[in-house]
Amino acid sequence: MWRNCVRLARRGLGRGAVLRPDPTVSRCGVSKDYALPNSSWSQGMMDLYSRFLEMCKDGTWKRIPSYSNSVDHIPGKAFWGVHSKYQPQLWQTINMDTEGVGFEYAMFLNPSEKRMVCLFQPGPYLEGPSGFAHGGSTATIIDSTIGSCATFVAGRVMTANLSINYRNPIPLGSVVLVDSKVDQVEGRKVFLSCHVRSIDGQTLHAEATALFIRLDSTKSLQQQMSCQ
Ligand SMILES: CCCCCCCCCCCCCC(=O)SCCNC(=O)CCNC(=O)[C@H](O)C(C)(C)COP(=O)(O)OP(=O)(O)OC[C@H]1O[C@@H](n2cnc3c(N)ncnc32)[C@H](O)[C@@H]1OP(=O)(O)O
Repeated sequence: MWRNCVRLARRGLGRGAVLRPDPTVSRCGVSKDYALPNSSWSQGMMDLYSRFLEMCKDGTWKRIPSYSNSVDHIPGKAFWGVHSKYQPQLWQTINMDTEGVGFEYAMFLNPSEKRMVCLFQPGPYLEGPSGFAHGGSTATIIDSTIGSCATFVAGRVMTANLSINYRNPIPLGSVVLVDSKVDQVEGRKVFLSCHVRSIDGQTLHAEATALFIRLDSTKSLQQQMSCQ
């Protein structure tokens, strides 16, 4: 499957299908959960996923689905505003309809530790240096994981600052663990940190710190954006 994905990507086939959002899926509220095992997942990804599912059984961890309903897992969800033009599903831009070519991932939340982990297997469309993930795709998965963690703690937030140190390149098709936690909350500011490691823990691929700001609850997101 992995080889097929690489071949498909190199030939540029299926690109339209991958990048075009499916109007019948998340945008009209019909939920497709992309963060579930599929045939592109490597054995390492499957094993790690099973390990986390096992840890969900006693309620310590919670699997977070990819679709917009994931917002149901956060406190104060009404804060998003049901009629807002900016529904949370519009944030789910990392999902692709062709399995294995882009972001293959699954997120798990540990509410008591205020920690969100993401199992991440980058596909060939995310290539930067030959054979390795583009730094921007690493930033995207870090921002999404850390952002979901901040959302869980503070509700509607936006990234104000994200600082990443890239330590070792991530081979395409490998599996890494993106591990983020909330370090501090000061009023509307949420400070977080994150490490990206290989699944055996031996390789540190990246480390990051971030500041998220909880949006002003008295303003709609449109107002918040237009007055910048
Ligand atoms: C459970 C899981 C569910 C998952 C659900 C889906 C989750 C999906 C997750 C996806 C995740 C993807 C996420 C994305 O991709 S979000 C997309 C990328 N981010 C943006 O585009 C944000 C653009 N910026 C803004 O909109 C505004 O600047 C924000 C909203 C951030 C703040 O504007 P606002 O008008 O509200 O606030 P303020 O200016 O009064 O400042 C307030 C305080 O903050 C301090 N400050 C501000 N900026 C910075 C800075 N850069 N460094 C240090 N400090 C900063 C400031 O000094 C002040 O401090 P103080 O003076 O009070 O001490």
